[in-house]
Amino acid sequence: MDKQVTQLLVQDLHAGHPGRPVLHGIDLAIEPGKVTAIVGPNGCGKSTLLRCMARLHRPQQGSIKLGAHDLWQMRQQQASRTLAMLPQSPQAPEGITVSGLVRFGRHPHQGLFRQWSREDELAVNAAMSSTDVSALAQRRLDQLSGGQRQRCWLAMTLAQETPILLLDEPTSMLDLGHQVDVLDRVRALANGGRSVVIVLHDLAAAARCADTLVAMRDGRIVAAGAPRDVVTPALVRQLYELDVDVLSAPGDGAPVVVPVRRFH
Ligand SMILES: Nc1ncnc2c1ncn2[C@@H]1O[C@H](COP(=O)(O)OP(=O)(O)OP(=O)(O)O)[C@@H](O)[C@H]1O
Repeated sequence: MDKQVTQLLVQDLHAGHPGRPVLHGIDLAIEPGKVTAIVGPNGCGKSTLLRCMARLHRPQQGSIKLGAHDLWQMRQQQASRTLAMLPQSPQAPEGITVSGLVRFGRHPHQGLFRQWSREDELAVNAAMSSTDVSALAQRRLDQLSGGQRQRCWLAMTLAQETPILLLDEPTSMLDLGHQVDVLDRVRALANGGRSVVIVLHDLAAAARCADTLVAMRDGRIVAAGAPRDVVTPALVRQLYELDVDVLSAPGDGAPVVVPVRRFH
């Protein structure tokens, strides 16, 4: 599959859990070279949508296409060379070291006739360096802080070097400096031609890094477009039942949401 021109197209997607419908007809085009940020209240279906796009959750209706291919018809190895997902609460084998975890990201590139190579080593080192975990390489994952662990999982996802990245709240445990680093990295990956879908709760961060901001509520997309057009007090009220002012950030003019004080 062409690494640079893979569009991910979601059409009329319905998905859920037994007795609990979650997604009700999602249409979304994920374009190469763009960051798509998904926002919305807890439980609205953001992770379910990402999991469907990563082939971790089978939809009940609708289609997901990767270029001309149906995602669910693809061979597993081809899919994992194309899409990498960072889930919200990933699970690791007990006692694994950081470098052991990040090396897992190279599994889709291994095969009967393709053993560990210099290219794999370079990808692992680059992923660890860009997430600032190189100094932790020999530490056990289960002995790290929450934010350090989250950066290690991100390194594993980046080491996969896929044209499409699906990141579910990759900055939720990070300090401000590392949050900005990760979102800058996301921007750089998109500028280099990758497609990045990122779920974020921080609207200002989402607005700053995304080309397209997708707002979800109750399993439906209620708004999508350039962050400056989408982030309005009316939208924030619709999503979170919250009154806010929307200001322009000094510098790039990205929308910044400030809750209106309820008590004085
Ligand atoms: N394994 C499961 N079994 C049953 N219901 C589930 C399961 N996982 C999620 N749900 C339900 O599906 C709905 C959507 O969950 P999802 O995780 O997609 O929401 P989300 O928008 O990512 O939320 P958050 O912002 O809290 O991460 C929720 O009502 C949730 O309770």
